[in-house]
Amino acid sequence: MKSKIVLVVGPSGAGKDTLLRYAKQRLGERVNFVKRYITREADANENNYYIDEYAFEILKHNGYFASSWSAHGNFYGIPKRFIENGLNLISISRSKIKDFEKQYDDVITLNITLPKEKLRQRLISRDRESLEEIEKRLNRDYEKIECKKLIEFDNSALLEESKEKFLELLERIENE
Ligand SMILES: Nc1ncnc2c1ncn2[C@@H]1O[C@H](COP(=O)(O)OP(=O)(O)OP(=O)(O)O)[C@@H](O)[C@H]1O
Repeated sequence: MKSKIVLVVGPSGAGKDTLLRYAKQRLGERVNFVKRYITREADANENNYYIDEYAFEILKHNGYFASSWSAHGNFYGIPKRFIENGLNLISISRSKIKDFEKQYDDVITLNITLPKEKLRQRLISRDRESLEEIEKRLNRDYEKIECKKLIEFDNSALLEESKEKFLELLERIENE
C-alpha cells in the first residue's frame, strides 16, 4: 500500500482539532494521525514528543524531518519516518504544504473553512484568546492556497452533522 497524505489546514477556530479528534476516535488505527517533535513539553491532551533544541538542530541538519518550522519560540518537526503506508493525516500551517508535495506523490490539502462571522462566534465561545487577539486572527489575510490538490470542507453545519460529513470525506479519500 502506498502512502497518502492529507494536510489539514484552515484558519484558527475553523474546527481542525475538533474534527481530527473525532476522526481519531472513530477511525483509530485505520489512519495515521502523524505526531510531531516539539521543543517544549507536550500539553496533557497532546500526543506529541518532546525534544531539546540541540537534538532538534542535529536531526534537522541530518534531514530527519519531512517538514519543520518555528512558532512562538519553539521548534516543531515531523519526522519522515512517521509517515506510514495508507492514509496519513497531518494538521499543519499552509506555508508547509510544499515541503510534503516535493517529497511525496500523493498529497491532498484539506482546507477547513467557515464564513468570517461564524468563525468570530466560535472563537468567542471557545474563549481561549482575548477579543483583541480574536480580531487579529480574523483580520489575517488568507491568500489563495497554492497546492496540487485541494479539497474544501465547510464546517458551518452543526457539530454532529459536520463530524459525520468529515468522516465520510476521509473515508472517500481513503478509498479513492
Ligand atoms: N461544526 C461545529 N459546530 C459548532 N462548533 C464547532 C464546530 N466545529 C468546531 N466547533 C467549535 O469551534 C471552536 C474552534 O474549534 P477548534 O479549536 O477545533 O479549531 P482549530 O481550527 O483547531 O483552531 P486552532 O487552529 O486555533 O487550534 C471550538 O470551541 C469547537 O468546539
